[in-house]
Amino acid sequence: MPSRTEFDGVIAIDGPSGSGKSSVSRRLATELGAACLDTGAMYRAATLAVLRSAVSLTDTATIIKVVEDTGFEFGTTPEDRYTRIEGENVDDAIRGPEVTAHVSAVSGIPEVRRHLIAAQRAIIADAAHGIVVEGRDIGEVVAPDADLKIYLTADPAERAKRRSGQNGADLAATAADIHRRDTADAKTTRPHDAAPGAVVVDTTHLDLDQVVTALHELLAHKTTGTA
Ligand SMILES: Nc1ncnc2c1ncn2[C@@H]1O[C@H](COP(=O)(O)OP(=O)(O)OP(=O)(O)O)[C@@H](O)[C@H]1O
Ligand SMILES: Nc1ccn([C@H]2C[C@H](O)[C@@H](COP(=O)(O)O)O2)c(=O)n1
Repeated sequence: MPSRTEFDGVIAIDGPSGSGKSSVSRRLATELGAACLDTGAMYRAATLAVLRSAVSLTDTATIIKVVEDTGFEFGTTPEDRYTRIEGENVDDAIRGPEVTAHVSAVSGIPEVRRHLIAAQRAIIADAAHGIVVEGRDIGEVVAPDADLKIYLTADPAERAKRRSGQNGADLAATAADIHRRDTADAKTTRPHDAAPGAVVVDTTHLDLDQVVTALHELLAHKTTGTA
């Protein structure tokens, strides 16, 4: 199993909403001494910047300009991840209902994606001690040559239960929201499909520790040829 000092590669973790990507990525990166990039936070930050600019959501040209002209910062230390817009920490705001309701529309604009994917690749290239990158299109588009590609999934009912346990929201409303977002995201990315070469990890009956252990084993198998 690679230790904190040995890993310097790229791990791509994709999957649908609420499958555990953020929790698993942060834990795995911490244990490997690697960086950790939440690309969903990047699309959410872009959406918040657009909503704050009060541009019409049908004015694609201006939306692109807002995203290109805004100063974003994304911290990649797993114990201290942050998202900033023009120096302001927006970690709470980007996870609020307004951003969640509009993020699929903004992330569906091809020029917005091009801009953020270029930023994601620059962050990956800068990671000196390895990086775990999570999102929807990492293994297929952003980092197709990643050392390990994971497709993390779980039954929709289990994902809704976890998410509603996290934020206290009504279970049925949470399930409907997850379904709505996965359906909207499927117009742009493939949240229901594993990238070519990705290992599918179904976490429905696994707790967080078991998932992280499974990923360490897959990484060990990839890097040494033994599980
Ligand atoms: N294997 C697991 N067992 C139990 N709970 C889990 C597991 N994995 C994640 N969780 C919990 O489920 C919730 C959602 O996880 P997380 O935010 O990591 O998902 P995500 O895939 O990043 O979601 P999104 O794409 O919507 O940001 C969190 O409360 C997390 O602690
Ligand atoms: N690589 C990515 C990551 C995220 N998105 C979009 C789709 C999601 O609805 C939204 C927020 O992501 P989350 O915080 O829920 O992981 O961002 C994408 O299109 N591509």
